[in-house]
Amino acid sequence: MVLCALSTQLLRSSSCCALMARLPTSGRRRCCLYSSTQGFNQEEIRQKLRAFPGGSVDLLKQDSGVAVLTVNNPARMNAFSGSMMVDLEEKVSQLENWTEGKGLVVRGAAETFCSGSDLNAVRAISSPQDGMKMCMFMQDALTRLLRLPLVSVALVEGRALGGGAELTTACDFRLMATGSVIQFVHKHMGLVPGWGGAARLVHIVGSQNALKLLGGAVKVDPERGLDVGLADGVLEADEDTPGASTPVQQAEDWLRRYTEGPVPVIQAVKKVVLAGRELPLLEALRMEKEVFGTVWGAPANLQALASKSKHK
Ligand SMILES: CCC(=O)SCCNC(=O)CCNC(=O)[C@H](O)C(C)(C)COP(=O)(O)OP(=O)(O)OC[C@H]1O[C@@H](n2cnc3c(N)ncnc32)[C@H](O)[C@@H]1OP(=O)(O)O
Repeated sequence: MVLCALSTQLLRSSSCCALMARLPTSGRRRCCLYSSTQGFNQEEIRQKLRAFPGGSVDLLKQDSGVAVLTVNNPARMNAFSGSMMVDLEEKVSQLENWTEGKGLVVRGAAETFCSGSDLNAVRAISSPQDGMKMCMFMQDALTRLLRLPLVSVALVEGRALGGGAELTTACDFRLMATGSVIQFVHKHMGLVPGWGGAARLVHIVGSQNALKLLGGAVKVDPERGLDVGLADGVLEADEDTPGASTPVQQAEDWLRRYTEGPVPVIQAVKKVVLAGRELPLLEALRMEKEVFGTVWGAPANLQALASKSKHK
């Protein structure tokens, strides 16, 4: 059962076997959203993107089971250079194979999130063919980011613009720091989202709100974010208190309520939610059964039964 071949069928109805392959399981080969029939040759695109260097995407995997992914290009407000797109895809691959993972914080360096794609690279690859290739590459990387069997949160400090706003939608949750802004500025650039951000935004805030946010290129501050359902929480600035926790620590604390517990159970929770989010009902139910089978009678379940726990 090879995930790669089957995931090209993403939008089609398929057998139970294919459904299993659609959702990520640790240790499986990584997949591509597109195939060569759609003109997608991942290695060729990687080489093209590497021609636009600068910055990095850094991954810190911690013993707690929570990793921190940092978009790191402060000189350009953490804009994505071509090599950073390749970095991102490689880090997603590493996370797909992280058997001990439970959670992920996605953030930007130097107190700002990400200002989208590097406009210098965009100018240089403005041919429609190359634009489409970059679009497919980023859709693939961000779809796989959202499908990781980890509970993920985007920690938004400063600005998340354009592709940066799209990146926030590839996480399960969004936490906005005081003073931060998420803005789909694409319209002002004569564009629409192309990294999957529009499709994900509709899932998160509904089509009415998505139309308002994209059509008006609205600046979403934390208050508005909570109001439309784009933000799941707000981090208060706490610089004046000595020993106050950093925004990353605050995000990890916030995430803990969802990542506390045994790895197989946390990963199973994410998988059943993902199935419900992405699959038609009958297929989602089958997937839920498969995942249920992996936790029923497993050590965490047996331990809970033996301890006669009460849920007061
Ligand atoms: C997928 C589609 C896309 O993502 S299209 C890209 C959408 N993003 C944008 O259009 C962002 C354009 N940038 C801005 O609006 C401003 O730079 C923002 C981010 C608001 C910051 O403003 P401000 O605080 O005044 O700083 P600044 O403009 O001096 O920027 C500092 C340096 O960073 C650079 N920078 C910023 N964003 C980008 C970007 N997306 N690509 C390339 N470089 C970027 C600026 O050019 C500036 O560089 P320099 O110091 O002048 O060399």
